[in-house]
Parts: sequence; C-alpha cells; structure tokens
Amino acid sequence: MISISHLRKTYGDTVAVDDVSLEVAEGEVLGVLGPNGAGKTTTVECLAGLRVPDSGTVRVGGLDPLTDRDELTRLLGVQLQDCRLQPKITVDEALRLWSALYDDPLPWRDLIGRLGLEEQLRTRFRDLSGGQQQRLSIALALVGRPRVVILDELSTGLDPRARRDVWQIVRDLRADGVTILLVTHSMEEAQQLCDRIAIIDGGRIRALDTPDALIAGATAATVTSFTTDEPVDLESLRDLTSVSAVRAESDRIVVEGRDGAALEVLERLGRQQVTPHGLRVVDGTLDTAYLQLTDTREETPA
Ligand SMILES: Nc1ncnc2c1ncn2[C@@H]1O[C@H](COP(=O)(O)OP(=O)(O)OP(=O)(O)O)[C@@H](O)[C@H]1O
Repeated sequence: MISISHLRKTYGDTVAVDDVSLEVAEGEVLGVLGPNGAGKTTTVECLAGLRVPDSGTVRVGGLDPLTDRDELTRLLGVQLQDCRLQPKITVDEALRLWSALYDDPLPWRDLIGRLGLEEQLRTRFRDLSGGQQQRLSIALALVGRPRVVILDELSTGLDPRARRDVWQIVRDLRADGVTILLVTHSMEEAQQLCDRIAIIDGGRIRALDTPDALIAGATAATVTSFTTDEPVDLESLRDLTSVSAVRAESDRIVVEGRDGAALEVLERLGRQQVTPHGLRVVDGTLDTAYLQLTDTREETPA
C-alpha cells in the first residue's frame, strides 16, 4: 500500500534521507523510530507530496504523490508534526471545511467527541493548547475516511488520557483494515500499536522487523537477575558467549544476554556451587534494542 524505493532527499549539504526503501502492506501498522534528525519527517513529507525527492520513488496505493494529488487526497490522511492552520479559524469551521472536501466524510462530531474537543468547537486555532491543536490535526487527518494514514508523532504533547484515546483510535483504524505509518519517539507506543517497526538513523533503515524480533535480536534480549550469599565469579559469567553485560545493582547480580543466556548462566552458577535466590528472568525491552541499533555515532577524537 505504501512503497518507498531508494528514496534520497538533501537540503543543501544536509543529507536528510540517504537511501530508504520500505513497503507497508495493506492493513499494516508500521512504526518508524529514530533519533532527532534521522530523516523520518522528511520521508513522510515525501510520501504526502510535500517534498520532492532528489531520487528514488514513493507510491501510496500505486499513486505518485507529486502527480496524482487529487486521488491521493481521497486515499491518504496526514497528521504532521507541525500542524499550522489559519490562526483565526475555529475548530468547528476547520472540520466543516475539511469535511466539504470529501464525498463521504466521517460524522465529525463523533470524532471530536472521541478526541475530547467538544468544549473547544468555537475556539480559534491560535487559542487552543498544544495538545488540543494536535488532537484537531488528528481529527482533520481522519475526517475523509482515508485508507492510508500517516501520523507523525501522534501522541507527543498529549496528556495520558488523550494518549490512551488516540491509541484506541489507531487500534480501531487497524481493525478496519486501514494502513498506517506511525512516526514516534515512544517505544511503548511502537510496541503497543505496530505490527512492524523500522528504525531509521542517518537517513537509512538500520532494522525493520516485528517488535518481538527486534528485541530478540538485541544483545540484551533477556535480563537475568538474582541474589546470592555465596561469592560469584562474575568474570566467568562475562565469558559466556550469550552474555553481553554483567553488573551488580545493590544486592542483585544482573546479567544481560541473548535469548537463552539465562540457562547458561544457571548452569555456570551450578558449576560454581552458587545457589541463586529470587531468580528473575525478564524479556529485554524495545528501548535496549533501539539504543543498540542507533548507537552509530562516531566517537569524537580527544
Ligand atoms: N526544510 C529544511 N531545510 C534544511 N534542513 C532540513 C529541513 N528539514 C529537515 N532538515 C534537516 O534534515 C535532517 C532530517 O530532518 P527530519 O526532520 O526529516 O528528521 P526527523 O527524523 O523527523 O527528526 P525529529 O525526530 O527531530 O522530528 C535534519 O538534519 C534536519 O536538520
């Protein structure tokens, strides 16, 4: 449904997107994660036809965003990070105006109710809080019943209740078979909502997989921890090939490692005749996988 092939976009000397290729299947929710300046917004702006790529191709439902604008408007809903409307327009006017662009718009009063903006219908855009402006931009992106939706930092600036509400809206869109590209800095959001996650850094895709597979592939896929009364040879645990880090946190010994590291750790403790107490083995998190995959900054020489 979304197809990006060898996309490149520069601004003067800045390479914003170096070489990005990805496909999003119909009905899929694809998360895009990456550090500030990684090229995420530039990529989605190219998909929305707001930027002209230097090279490569982008298609949404087979349409070229630069030449098939009218058809694209009917297919694609876009919520951009920095939504700027005419400062004096009210919420009510903006929704009426947007609805008039579509043959079969959503009943926008329902949408506004779900986004908690009923009280602001007569409020001008410039007088809305940041989170309210954000909620309005989500409503405007969805009012045309798009089959493809781009959400750039969906929940940034939203309070916890509003964030929960927009997450439910994304789940409902997914249940309706809508294809979604979700740019986010929230690992929790990515893990909760996305079928697959692309990690972008330096204008390139560093990893593209399901959240579980990204976590399993990290060097800290599992975290094993325990206490013990006996002396432990920590070096012998560090020597295990499946183990990536060993540290003492107050009275607990914490061992990070690949999937399966816990068994090797227990076996090694057994050989040292060390009895672990309060044993915990937990899955690693997307945070660790993300930090590992985006840790590409070169050291500055002293
Ligand atoms: N209009 C512009 N003119 C010049 N440089 C730009 C412009 N827009 C973006 N850039 C640069 O391109 C690079 C990629 O920016 P982009 O906004 O795509 O990153 P991002 O991944 O969305 O970042 P963030 O997480 O901070 O939103 C950055 O180095 C940025 O400074």
